[in-house]
Amino acid sequence: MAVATVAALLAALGGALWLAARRFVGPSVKRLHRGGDSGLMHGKTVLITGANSGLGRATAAELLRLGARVIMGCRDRTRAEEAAVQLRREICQAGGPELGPDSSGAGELVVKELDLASLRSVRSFCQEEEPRLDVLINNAGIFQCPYMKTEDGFEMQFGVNHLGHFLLTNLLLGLLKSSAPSRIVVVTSKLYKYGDINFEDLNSEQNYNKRFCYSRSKLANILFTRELARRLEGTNVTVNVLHPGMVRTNLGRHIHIPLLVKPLFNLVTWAFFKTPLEGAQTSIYLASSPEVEGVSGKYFGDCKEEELLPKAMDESVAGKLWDVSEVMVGILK
Ligand SMILES: NC(=O)c1ccc[n+]([C@@H]2O[C@H](COP(=O)([O-])OP(=O)(O)OC[C@H]3O[C@@H](n4cnc5c(N)ncnc54)[C@H](OP(=O)(O)O)[C@@H]3O)[C@@H](O)[C@H]2O)c1
Repeated sequence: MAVATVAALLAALGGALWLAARRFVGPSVKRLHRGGDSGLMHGKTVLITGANSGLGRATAAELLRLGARVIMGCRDRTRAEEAAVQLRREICQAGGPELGPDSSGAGELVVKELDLASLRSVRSFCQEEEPRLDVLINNAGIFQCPYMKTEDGFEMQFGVNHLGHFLLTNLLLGLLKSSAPSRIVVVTSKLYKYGDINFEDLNSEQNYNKRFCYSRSKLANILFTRELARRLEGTNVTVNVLHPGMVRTNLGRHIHIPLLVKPLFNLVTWAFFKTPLEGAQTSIYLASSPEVEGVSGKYFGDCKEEELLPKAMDESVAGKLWDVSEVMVGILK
């Protein structure tokens, strides 16, 4: 009995040490721009959707530190204001630029309401005049939620992750072109591999499968990026798409984890998942690095270009998805 207990304790200790070691040599990517280049984004305005939490928040913090004027496009003003107060405090404590509450100029942080589950909200957001927009980061996302519909009756994951951003980007294209050279950065997921664009049932009203629908919305992000890059050729506006890897954020809020399994789950995410700042590196890189000036239509992970599956490169599907999305969001030609 005593031998078994000691063996079990040693095994647990060994496991914990291995996980800890894995954590420190594991998923981190090189820390671009940290520790230098603090004026790199000076004079640039960046809009980040879903900037109050997770990857969006980490991206906002770093771009602010680099001197950008950051607009947080968030659906819940209270949560966004709280995040903004904390961000300002963190940047100040770290000796970064002074951040004003809500005015134009470098190093400013601005909160604006933007609910991607409402086309009305997207339209009214875009009506607010902005003098320029240098970088748009389509980051907000919803993951494997139960069947829900957006205000306009679309399946929630497709509606928020793809359609809301589709309309937002289209309405901001004029401003991005007049501010060129400018960039669009789209956050997708490696899970796009398990999705498919079924034009017969884009709204998933027949057989809702939350995993498939998330993957499909993320495949749509990539097809959208590639079609947009084609349409933007010669404009000096670039668009690229990235996967951040597995990151510890609030994304899994709709996933039920039994109480007994939770400690193990937390240990595994701590050991194997990136921190939000590590996960945000590719967004920050694509938004700010001179290395990617002029690069467009590419798929990135850990700040390097990666290959896509053929289904994400199918130009006819990308073109059809664009046309169908235009009709769904009511874009008039
Ligand atoms: N975490 C990962 O492992 C992982 C892996 C691959 C891809 N991604 C992608 O990374 C992106 C960021 O996710 P995250 O991991 O940082 O998760 P997160 O912490 O949950 O952040 C998601 C953000 O999206 C916002 N959002 C959700 N629905 C919205 C809506 N209708 N309108 C406007 N904003 C909305 C959320 O706002 P509220 O706070 O108000 O809900 C939140 O700010 C997503 O596109 C996700 O698919 C993440």
